[in-house]
This record gives sequence, C-alpha cells and structure tokens, in this order.
Amino acid sequence: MKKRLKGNVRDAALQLLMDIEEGGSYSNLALNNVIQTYELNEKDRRLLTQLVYGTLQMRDALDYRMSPYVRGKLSGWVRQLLRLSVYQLDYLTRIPDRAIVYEAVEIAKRRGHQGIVRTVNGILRSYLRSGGAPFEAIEDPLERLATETSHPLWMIEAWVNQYGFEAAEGIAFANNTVPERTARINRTQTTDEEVLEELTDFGYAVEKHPYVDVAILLAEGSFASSFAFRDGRLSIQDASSMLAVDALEVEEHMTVLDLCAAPGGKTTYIAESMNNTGKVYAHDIHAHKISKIEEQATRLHLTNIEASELDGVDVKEQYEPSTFDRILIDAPCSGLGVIRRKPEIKYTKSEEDVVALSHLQFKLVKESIPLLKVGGTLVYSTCTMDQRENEEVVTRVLAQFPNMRLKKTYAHEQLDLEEEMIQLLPNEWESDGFFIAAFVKEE
Ligand SMILES: C[S@@+](CC[C@H](N)C(=O)[O-])C[C@H]1O[C@@H](n2cnc3c(N)ncnc32)[C@H](O)[C@@H]1O
Repeated sequence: MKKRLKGNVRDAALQLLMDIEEGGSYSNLALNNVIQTYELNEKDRRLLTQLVYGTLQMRDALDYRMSPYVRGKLSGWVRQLLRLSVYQLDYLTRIPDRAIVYEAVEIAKRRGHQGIVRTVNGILRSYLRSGGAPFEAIEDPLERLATETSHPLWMIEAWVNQYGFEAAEGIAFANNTVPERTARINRTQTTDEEVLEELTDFGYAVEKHPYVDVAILLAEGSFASSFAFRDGRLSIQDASSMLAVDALEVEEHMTVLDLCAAPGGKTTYIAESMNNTGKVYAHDIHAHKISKIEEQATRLHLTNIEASELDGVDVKEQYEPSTFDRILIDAPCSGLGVIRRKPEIKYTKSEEDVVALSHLQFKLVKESIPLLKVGGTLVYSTCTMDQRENEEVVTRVLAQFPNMRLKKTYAHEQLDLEEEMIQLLPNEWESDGFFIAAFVKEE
C-alpha cells in the first residue's frame, strides 16, 4: 500500500527541492523515491516531475528574474518556494497567476510565521505587477547565455572556447529539455520484431532508434512499467552508452574488462553482445554498487559477468599482463553530458573537478593498457563535454604509448562519422553528451 501525500503536490515539490539542494540528494533518485512511496495519480506525477526538474534546471535564471524584489537573505525553504512559484509564473503558462500566488502563500502559512507570509506575498505580487528582470538587460553575451539557461559562467566559457558560441548555445538550451526515452533490446532473450510487436500490442508508441541498431524509442510513458523490461528483455539506457559498447566490437567467448562498471548498464550490454559466452570482469571502486551490477545481470538472465570491488588504479595488481581481448574504461567524469537528467550537476561541479578528474582518467587508462592483448581494443568513454577530460586524455595516452593507435569502429559506422574521437553533443544527436575513443594495441 502506498502512503498518502502530506499536503499537496507543491508541498512535495518544495520538500524535494530542499532535499536536493540542501540535503545533497540526487534529483532522479529523490523523485523516483517519492513517486514509488506515495499515492500519486498520473497528472500529479507529471506535475511533480515538471515542478522539481523545471525549478532545478532554471534555478539561477529564476533568482535573476526575481532579484529586483528580494531584499536581504532568504532562508532555505522561502527561497525554494519563491523559485518554485516564479518557475510556474514564467514557464507553466496554463496555470493562472493568481492560483500560483495563492498556493505559495498557503504553503508559507503552513511553514512559517506571519512576517514570512508577507514577504512571500509581497515579492510575488511585485513580480506580477512589474515583471521580472529581463535577460536582455545583461550585456555580455556569455553572461546572458549563462543566466538565461542557468549555467555557471565557467561552463559556458569552456564550451564557447572549445566548441564555439553557437554550439555552446545549443548545448545550454538542450540541457534544459527532456531526454529521449530509449531502451536496449536484450537479443539473448528476444528478437527486435517480437519485442516491438509486444510493446505495440500493449499500447506503447515505440519505434526503432534512428541510428543505434539495438535501441528502441518510446514516444511517451516509461519502459519501466512494461513486461519486457521486468522480465529482462529490455534495459533503459541512452543511445550514446550503447555506442560506447558497440565501439568495443566484442565477439563471442572473449575475456573483457569493464573497469568502472557500476551500475552495470554497459557491462550487461557487453555480456549480451557476447551472447552470454566468454566473461566480463566488472569492477567498481564502491563496494555498495557491486550488487547493482549483479541485480542487472540476474534480471537480464546473464551468467557471464563476474563483478567485484576494485580501485581501478590498482588493476595491474589484480591481473596478468595481456589478459584481456577488450577493455572498457567508462571513466568517472564531471557528467556535463547528463545535465538533462541531473540538473544539479550544473551547480555542484567546478572547473577544479574537471582538472582533477582528467588526471584520474588518464591514470585509469594508463594502468589498464598492459592488461590488453596485442591486437585488442580499449575504449575510453565519458558522459561529459570538456576537452580536458576527453580529447586531452586521449592525446596524453597516444603520446605516452606509441603502440596505442586510434581506430574507427562499429559506433563510427552507425553515426556515419569520419572523426576518430567521437564527441556527441546533446543538441546534435538527441542523446546525452558523450565521448568515445577506441584504441587498438599494436606490437
Ligand atoms: C560513469 S560511471 C560508470 C557507469 C557504468 N559504466 C554504466 O554504464 O552503468 C563511473 C563509475 O566509476 C566508478 N569509479 C570511480 N572511481 C573509480 C576508480 N578509481 N576505480 C574504479 N571505479 C571507479 C564510480 O563509482 C562510477 O560507478
């Protein structure tokens, strides 16, 4: 039996925003937790998701918009309540303005004293009367883009420097959109035709993915509620992640190392691509995440995965040289490519993180290379857009290991790309922002 929600959807949204911003919860996990714990109809579930994601996505833009009317420092929940309300006023035009202000004042009454109620009411009424601060008033184009799309300035500057203004603008706006719903077919358990027909019969609007062979797309709803997902014929995964595994070009009976594997999205695809033969050794530095890999393997009926805890920088002590036919290093990264799914990344990651991660990433690749057989393939991937974590790591590997050469793969073929290093930008491919480079080891 699910519990009943205390208060209404906006109270729940406010609490979630507090948990994410002040308690450090991850937006996707916190939201799923509420959806699974409480009784919510479809309409409320959608509204809650939109309120939480929208307010978080637009956080800095909302602060800027209401800035002319805010005097002094606001306490945590009051600031979140105002952001939540201004988000609705600016972006959810089908909700009447008066209803938004009324709800906000009622929440303020439930949570605070008379003075706070007056502050909330006053700020929102001034906002309605005079309109928020206009983005056009920000003269510097980079600052304007940062504020309007609610990104830190350093991130916008880095993308402009690395990819140009137009691409940076595309990325920043794409980061505030809803990601596509994609799933991977477990071809060890079903065929593409069978699963598409079954999903269509159950009323899901599905189709083949436009450029990733093993993927399907859903127009609305969720794959998670389908029989096909529950009995292990589907995995929910972004197309870009599937391409990282396609770049490995695994074959049956191979021995594969997946060094940064949890929660196992790519490990299980490698195992499926080998048709449940050979062996995938899957590691992660966090012991508590190993069970997630095992759960996925069990759900998908895969028996060729061995998962255990390991700090990747110590991998050479664990295996003999030249053990593996294939190695995947899906490295820990700044995650700027998955901002659409976890908007809080915009506010928690710093440029220092990018630099620190690039050193760890290089180390993970460097330590793994001796374990690769000659003729074998190593794929380095990240879910980020920053050359310091991507192209520059690859350049360091090429400079230090003359026997490692970049190669084109089945991932390149599907994307019809000439560049050896693949940088997917979210505005170009309707995917997460993602980087893939495949090396072959020569004598
Ligand atoms: C991008 S995620 C991997 C996602 C995974 N490959 C998938 O597709 O489901 C990076 C993972 O690296 C792990 N990690 C971080 N530092 C590590 C290290 N030094 N050695 C091994 N794993 C590490 C993190 O715990 C995290 O689970």
